[in-house]
Amino acid sequence: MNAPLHLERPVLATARAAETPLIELRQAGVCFAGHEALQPLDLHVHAGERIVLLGANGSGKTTLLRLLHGQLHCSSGERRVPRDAQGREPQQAMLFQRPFLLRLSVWRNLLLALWLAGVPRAERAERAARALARVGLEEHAQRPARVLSGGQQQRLALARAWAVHPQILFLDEPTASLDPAAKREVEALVLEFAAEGMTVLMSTHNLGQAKRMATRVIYLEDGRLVVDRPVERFFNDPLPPEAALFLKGELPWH
Ligand SMILES: Nc1ncnc2c1ncn2[C@@H]1O[C@H](COP(=O)(O)OP(=O)(O)OP(=O)(O)O)[C@@H](O)[C@H]1O
Repeated sequence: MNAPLHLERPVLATARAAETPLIELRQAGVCFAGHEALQPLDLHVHAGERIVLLGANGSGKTTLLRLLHGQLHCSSGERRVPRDAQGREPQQAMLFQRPFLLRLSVWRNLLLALWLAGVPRAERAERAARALARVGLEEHAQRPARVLSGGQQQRLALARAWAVHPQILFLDEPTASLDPAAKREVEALVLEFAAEGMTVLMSTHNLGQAKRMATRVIYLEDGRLVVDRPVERFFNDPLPPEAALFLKGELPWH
């Protein structure tokens, strides 16, 4: 009989055993009014990983992202995050399928985010300008944020996240409503951020995107962690039947 697949560990596990994880879940589960959205699971997130969450609608991807981010509390178990000398968690940012942008200019949306993150006033304009340049939106600074195209809005959301220098970036289906070109632009930016050292956790329904973006893939079904593997092994090795069926159903991927 096969060992339960959710107990598999990524290849780097041995090398990383001594590393302190950025986020650790210990038998952490989430219930909403008696409904078990996420069954208790153990998970370590290490610096530099790009973890992609896969699973059907309602499988628990968003719930897991929000739990890791600290937006949701565990109903059982615990979430541990090492804090710095000031008792702060690592800086984190989260992006959603549809960016939440205020009825302000692109520029003011950025400044507001920097203010909320506690960035001193004297630094805000320079950081905002660098962030806009980073995502190629300099020329749109004075336009109302909400009139930008979907792809531009998501790039603005990325600029807003990048500007506060997060150590961990969470993305919940960030390209689900974008056309292929805009999707590739967002993917390229996220990969650039990751190459600079940002740890990335992302949910998607797009298997091609998981292949392009992930170092590690987690597959969820009905709130249960079924597979947790390095990306090569996820796509090349035999999967448990439910995960194999999911992959088959999602083909062909783009
Ligand atoms: N705030 C909430 N209150 C009650 N139930 C919730 C809440 N958020 C999520 N759920 C339920 O928890 C389960 C997991 O939802 P979740 O949004 O995490 O799934 P998902 O994999 O992200 O789905 P999708 O791919 O559709 O975004 C679902 O049954 C959902 O209805």
